[in-house]
Amino acid sequence: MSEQEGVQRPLSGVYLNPAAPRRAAFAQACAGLFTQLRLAGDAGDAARLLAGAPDSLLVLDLDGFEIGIDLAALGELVAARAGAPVLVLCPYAGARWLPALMAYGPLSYLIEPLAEEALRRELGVFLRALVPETEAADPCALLAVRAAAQAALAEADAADEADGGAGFGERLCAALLGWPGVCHVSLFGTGAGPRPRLQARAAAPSAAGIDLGAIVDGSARAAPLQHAFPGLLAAASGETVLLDDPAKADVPQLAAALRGHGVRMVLGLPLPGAGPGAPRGALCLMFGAAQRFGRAQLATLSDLAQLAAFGLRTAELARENEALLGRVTELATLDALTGVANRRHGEFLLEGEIRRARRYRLPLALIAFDLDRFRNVNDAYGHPVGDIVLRSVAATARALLRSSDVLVRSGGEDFQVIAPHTSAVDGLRMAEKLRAAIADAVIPGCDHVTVSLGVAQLGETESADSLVVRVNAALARAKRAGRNCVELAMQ
Ligand SMILES: Nc1nc2c(ncn2[C@@H]2O[C@H](COP(=O)(O)OP(=O)(O)OP(=O)(O)O)[C@@H](O)[C@H]2O)c(=O)[nH]1
Repeated sequence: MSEQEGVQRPLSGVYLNPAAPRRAAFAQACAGLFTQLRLAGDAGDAARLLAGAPDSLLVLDLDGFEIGIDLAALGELVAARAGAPVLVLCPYAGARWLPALMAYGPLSYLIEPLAEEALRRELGVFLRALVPETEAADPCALLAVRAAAQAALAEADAADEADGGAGFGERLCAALLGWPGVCHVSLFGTGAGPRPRLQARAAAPSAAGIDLGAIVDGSARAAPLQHAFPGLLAAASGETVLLDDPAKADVPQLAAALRGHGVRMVLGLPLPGAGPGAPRGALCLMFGAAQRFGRAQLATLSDLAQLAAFGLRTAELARENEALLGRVTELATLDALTGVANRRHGEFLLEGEIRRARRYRLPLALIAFDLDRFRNVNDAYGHPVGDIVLRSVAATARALLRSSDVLVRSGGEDFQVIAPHTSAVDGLRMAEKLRAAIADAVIPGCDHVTVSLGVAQLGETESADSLVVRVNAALARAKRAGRNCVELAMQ
């Protein structure tokens, strides 16, 4: 039979692992697959053995290398192979070593743990095919994913969540759904709290029913699977986690939940933290079929994780900026005591309403009112009660006004109402309603108070200053007329 018919060609092998019992176990399980199998305990041993048999398959088993792994020494071994076959056995929580080793030369890999039987089977399949791992994924598809992810990043600082649009996380997840074979994408971030939270997700129809809440949210009791879920493991440890078979997580419930939705492989990619030892979350990609990544794919995935971290931070900054800007605007435009527009902002708004009234040929009324004998209130009850009175009067007036009207505190106990689309007659009605409501209002700790009011309608060519002078003159007449009444301004 020929090789094309699937018969393994005779091949010697060099197996490298630091633990003697593990070397012995490998030899017992797989020696029969090789014409000759030699065992090495470190990179130097392996290099010597390979020098004598350069065509051998190098099996680099990374299990047990966790502490103090010398990637450079292992990488030199890979580089020295000059294209001869290399198979890396990689623990699923050590997948970040793969791109590092791939930088030295081509290699294939299997994700651990593999039971003896499965290891023999997978190794047999590998030896029959024996081609170095190719850059399997379609480069156009990867480019498209990158471009979509970059477009999501470009809009990360847009304040779109407020107006109902998808946020950066949703856009990024949707972009990554374009990665070949991906059926579900989720993004976890630590945000303000210590534990990573699900920030966004996107799913193909086949995986839309995956209940991530049941897997990852809530208390450990409510979600017993969270310690095994690659997305959360990656976020918590800062390590790439690649489960090429859900069963390898050794949590039957998780494996069943994923398999039930057609998930065969899960990749957890940590997002680089803002500082050392500060993971900020993870991207979690679920695949409908197990697949091998080449150097280009792993490099692209790592770029995408960087981009996700950057985008999350940008979106966070945009939200913080917006909140700060809102606060600054509030401080600059609102009166601290009553919460209505302050005098300066009132002047600005009046100018705007005058321009608008002119452009659309609509009437505009200005009402000015002032508390009657407020000095007596302060004297009788004290300033703090006086403040309560001012707040109460503002609240009573605001409750009566339309949303298009603007209430302004124009001085200590002086207020104005800018009333667009309102004639002198309507303004008089409004003023009378204000007067009656304020006179009737019950104010805790104080007697009833009254206000005097002036009303003016904007003249055809009149300026804001002139309108204010006229309305104040009307208010002064109301005071002279005995207070608690309304006067219309002269033209
Ligand atoms: N409690 C309090 N009082 C204020 C505030 N701003 C101004 N006032 C008081 O408002 C009073 C205004 O007094 P006046 O201008 O004599 O007017 P009035 O006593 O209301 O008399 P008429 O307006 O003529 O009816 C003064 O006692 C000010 O101290 C404030 O923010 N809080």
